[in-house]
Amino acid sequence: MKILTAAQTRALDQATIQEQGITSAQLMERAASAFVEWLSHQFDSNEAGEILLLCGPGNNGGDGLAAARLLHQAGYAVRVALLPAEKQSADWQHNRQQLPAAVPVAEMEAEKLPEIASGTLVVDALFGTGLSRPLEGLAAAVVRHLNKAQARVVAIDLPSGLFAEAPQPADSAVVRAQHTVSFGLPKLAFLLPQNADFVGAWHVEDIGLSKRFINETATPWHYTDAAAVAGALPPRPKFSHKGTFGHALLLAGSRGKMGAAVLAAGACLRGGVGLLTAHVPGCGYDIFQISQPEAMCLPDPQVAYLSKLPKLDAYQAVGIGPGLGQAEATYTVLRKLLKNAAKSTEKRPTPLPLVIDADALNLLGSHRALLKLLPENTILTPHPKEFERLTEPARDDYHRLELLRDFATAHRCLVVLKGAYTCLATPTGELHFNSTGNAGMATGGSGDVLTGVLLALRAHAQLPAFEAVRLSVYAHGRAGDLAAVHTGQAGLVAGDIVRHIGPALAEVQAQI
Ligand SMILES: NC(=O)C1=CN([C@@H]2O[C@H](COP(=O)(O)OP(=O)(O)OC[C@H]3O[C@@H](n4cnc5c(N)ncnc54)[C@H](OP(=O)(O)O)[C@@H]3O)[C@@H](O)[C@H]2O)[C@@H](O)CC1
Ligand SMILES: [K+]
Repeated sequence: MKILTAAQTRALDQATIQEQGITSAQLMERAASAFVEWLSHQFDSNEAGEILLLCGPGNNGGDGLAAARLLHQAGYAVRVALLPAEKQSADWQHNRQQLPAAVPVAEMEAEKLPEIASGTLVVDALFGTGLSRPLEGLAAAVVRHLNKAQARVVAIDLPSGLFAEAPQPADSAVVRAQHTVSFGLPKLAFLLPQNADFVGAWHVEDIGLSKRFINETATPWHYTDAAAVAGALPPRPKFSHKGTFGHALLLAGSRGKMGAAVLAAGACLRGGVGLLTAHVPGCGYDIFQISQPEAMCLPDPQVAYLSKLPKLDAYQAVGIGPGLGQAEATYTVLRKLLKNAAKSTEKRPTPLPLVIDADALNLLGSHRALLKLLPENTILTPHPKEFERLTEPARDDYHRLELLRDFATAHRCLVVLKGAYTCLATPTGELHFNSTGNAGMATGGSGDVLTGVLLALRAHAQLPAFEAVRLSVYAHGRAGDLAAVHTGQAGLVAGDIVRHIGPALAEVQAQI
C-alpha cells in the first residue's frame, strides 16, 4: 500500500472527482458516511452519550458537519462547536446548510470554550491534511482545552495540529486522540513513535479513491500489508530436495550468549532453509548440537568467541551477529567475511548475500572503515540505537528516516530499522513500513529470530533480495502475532516466535 503526502492526497481527491464524475460534496459524503459507520460499530448511541463535534473551517470541518447530520439521523445525540474563521470551504458551507435545525450549534470563543465533561465522546474535525502552520490563538486554546478534559477523542483523518508527513515544533498544540479514522491510505505520521500519543489506534476506511491515480503516483513510502506479500513465497516443488532451498551459514554466539545463536538457527530452519551450518565458539558446540539437531555445527578453535572464518564456497547466504560479542579476533572475522563475500566466483557472479545483525553491527559502528566493504544488497538489521552507532544521533523520527534513506542508498544495502513499524530502506531509497508484530515482541531474542528468517529467505534461490527481506520482516511480525494469541503479549518469548514462523509463512505461500 502506498503512503502519499498531503499534497498528493489533495490531488487524489481531485482525480477521484474527475474520474468518477462526482462532486467534491459527494466525496465528502462518502468520507463522512465511512466515518459514521466506523463510529457506530464502535459505540452504540447509549455508549456514545451526547457526541460533541469540533469543526474547523476547511473540508475536515466539512466532514465533521456531514458526520453530525448522519449521526443525528441515525439517532445519536450530537452537538456541534464551530471554530470561527474568515472563510469556510464550499463543501463546509454546503454541509452547514444541510445540518438539521434540531442539532445545537455554537461558535467557539476564547472565553466560551465548549464544556467537555469527563468521558464525553468528542469528534475532532478541526483540521486535517490542509494544516498549513502550527496551531495558535483560539485553535490552539481549543486543542489544549480538549486535551485537558478526560474525553474519549476520535479524530477525523488526522489529529488536529499534526502534519501528515513532517514534524511540528515542540510544544505546539496537537489533539491527543484515542482513535484516528482516515480515508483510503495511511499517513506517514501514523507510523512514527513520536506521534503515538496523538494518533492513538488508527484505522483506514475505503472511500473508493482513484486506484489509477494511486498506481501512477510515485512515492518513497510504502506500507507492507497482507496484500503486499500475498503469494510472495514460491510453493515448494514436489520433486525438490534439501539442496533446492539453499545452504546457509550462521556465524553467531560467544560465551554466555549461545541462546542468540540457537534462536537464530531455529528461525532459519523454520524459515524453510535446505541446510544450515552454524559456526560457533568452542564453548557453544555441545549447546548448539543438542538444541538444534537439524543443523550442522563447526566449532571455532577459540573457546569463548569466534576467531576464524570458515570457507564460504558451499553457502548461498551468510548471517553474522547474534550473540557474537565484539572481540578483536571477531572483528577480523567480520572484515574477512565482507571482503570474501564481495568477490565474485565462477559459480557465483554476484556477491554472497549477507545478513548483519547485533554485535556485527556494533563492530561496523566502531570500525566505520568497514562500511565501504559492504557488498551490494547486504542486509543490516539495526534497532535505533545500533543505527545511531552507524550514522549519527537523529533529531527526531523524521530525521532518522532521512538518515536511513541516505545510508541505504550510499551503501547500496537493505537496512531493516527495527521498531513497532519496522522500516526497510532499499538501495533505491524506498522505505517500506511493516504492518505486523506486537509489543510482546519487545523481548530478548526477537531480533535474533528475525536474522534467522532473513538468512533462510536470502538463501532461497527464487527470492530476489528485496522480496526476501520484505517477506521476512512481515512473516516475523506475523509469527509474533500468531504466538501472542496463545501466550498473550507479556508471556511472549522469542522461542514462541520461532514456533510460529511456519504458520506465518504458510499464510503467504503462493497457491497453485
Ligand atoms: N483525502 C480524502 O480523500 C478526503 C478528504 N477529505 C477531508 O478534507 C480534509 C482536507 O481539507 P482541507 O484541504 O480543506 O484542509 P483542512 O485540514 O480542513 O484545513 C484547511 C483550513 O484550515 C486553515 N488552516 C490551516 N492551518 C491552520 C492553522 N494552523 N490555523 C488556523 N487555520 C488553519 C486553512 O486556511 P489557510 O491555510 O488557507 O489560511 C483552511 O481554511 C481532509 O483532512 C479530510 O478530512 C474528505 O472530505 C474527502 C475525502
Ligand atoms: K482532525
